[in-house]
Amino acid sequence: MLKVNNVTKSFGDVTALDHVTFEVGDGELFGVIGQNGAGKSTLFRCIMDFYSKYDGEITYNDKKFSKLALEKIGFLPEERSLDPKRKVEDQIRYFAKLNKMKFLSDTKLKEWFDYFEIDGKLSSKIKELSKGNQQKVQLLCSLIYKPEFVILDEPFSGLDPYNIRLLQSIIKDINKEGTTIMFSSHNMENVESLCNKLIMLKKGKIVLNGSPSEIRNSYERKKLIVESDKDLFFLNDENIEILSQDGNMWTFILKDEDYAKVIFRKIVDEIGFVPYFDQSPPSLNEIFARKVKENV
Ligand SMILES: Nc1ncnc2c1ncn2[C@@H]1O[C@H](COP(=O)(O)OP(=O)(O)OP(=O)(O)O)[C@@H](O)[C@H]1O
Repeated sequence: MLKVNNVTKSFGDVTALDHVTFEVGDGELFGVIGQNGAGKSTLFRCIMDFYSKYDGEITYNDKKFSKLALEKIGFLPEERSLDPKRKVEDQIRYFAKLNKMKFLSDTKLKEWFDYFEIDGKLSSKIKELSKGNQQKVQLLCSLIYKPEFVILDEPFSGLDPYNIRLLQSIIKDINKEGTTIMFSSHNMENVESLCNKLIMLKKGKIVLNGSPSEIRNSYERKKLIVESDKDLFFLNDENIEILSQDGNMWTFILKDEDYAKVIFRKIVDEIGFVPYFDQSPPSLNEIFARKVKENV
C-alpha cells in the first residue's frame, strides 16, 4: 500500500502540494485529476523521491518508494524521454534491460508492439513516428517489464479518441493482472471510465477523494430528467429552481431532492405513462466543473 501522509511541497512562495494525505491500496487503478498547475506532477515526483526535500511522509509497504527495486516501479514522466535517433526496438530493449528484465524474446517484443497498435516499424527511428505513436512507445516501455506499481503522468495527453480508448483498455488489462496503477488526467471522463478510486487536486489541496460512486452519491440528486411528448411546464412551482425543455426531454433542477416523488406522481396522474424518469446524482464531470469554480 502507498501511504501519502500530510505532504507539503513548496517552490518559493508557490505551495504546489498543501498537506496532502491519501492511500493507494494494492491492485487499485487510481486517478489523480486536476487542472493545469494543480500539483499532479509534483505529487508524482514526491512519490518517486525526485526532490531533495518535502514535508510529510510517503511510504510504500512501510518503506520509501525509492528503496524499491527498479523493476518493481514503472514511471511515465510528463516530459517524454525517448531518444529520437534510436530505433524503436532498441529503445524498448534499453528500458527493459534498465529495469532488469532478464529476457525479452523477439516474439514477446512484437506481441507488445502489436498490442499497442503502434503505427510504424520496430526498425523505425523514434523521430520517424508521430507524437502520439512516440507516446505509445514510451508507455509500452514503462509497462513491458510488468512492474508491480506504475505511475503514469498524463498518459492520454495528445492522443485521439481511438487511441485513448485503446490505451485505457491496455491499462485496465494490466491492472487486472495485478499491477497497481496511478495516473493523472485533466479530463474527468478518462478518469471516470477507468479508475476505481480517485483524488482531485486543486491548488495543491485534495478536494475530492473516494470511488467514483462514493463521490457521486455524496451529492444531492436535485437534477431530474424526464421524457415526455406532453408539455410539462404546468409542473413549474416554487419547489423547482429551473425547468427547461430540449425536444421531448425535460430537465428539472429541484430545491429539494425529495420533491422528485411529488413530480413523478403528478406526471403519472396527469399524463399517465412516463417513458424515462432519471434522478441520478451529478456526473463526475459536473462535480469536477463545480469544484473548479468553487473557492478553496
Ligand atoms: N520546479 C519547479 N519550480 C517552481 N515551481 C514549480 C516547479 N514545479 C512545479 N511548480 C509549480 O507548482 C505548481 C504545481 O505544478 P505541477 O506541475 O505539479 O502541476 P500539474 O497539476 O502537474 O499541472 P499540469 O497539468 O499543467 O502538468 C504550479 O504552480 C507550478 O508552476
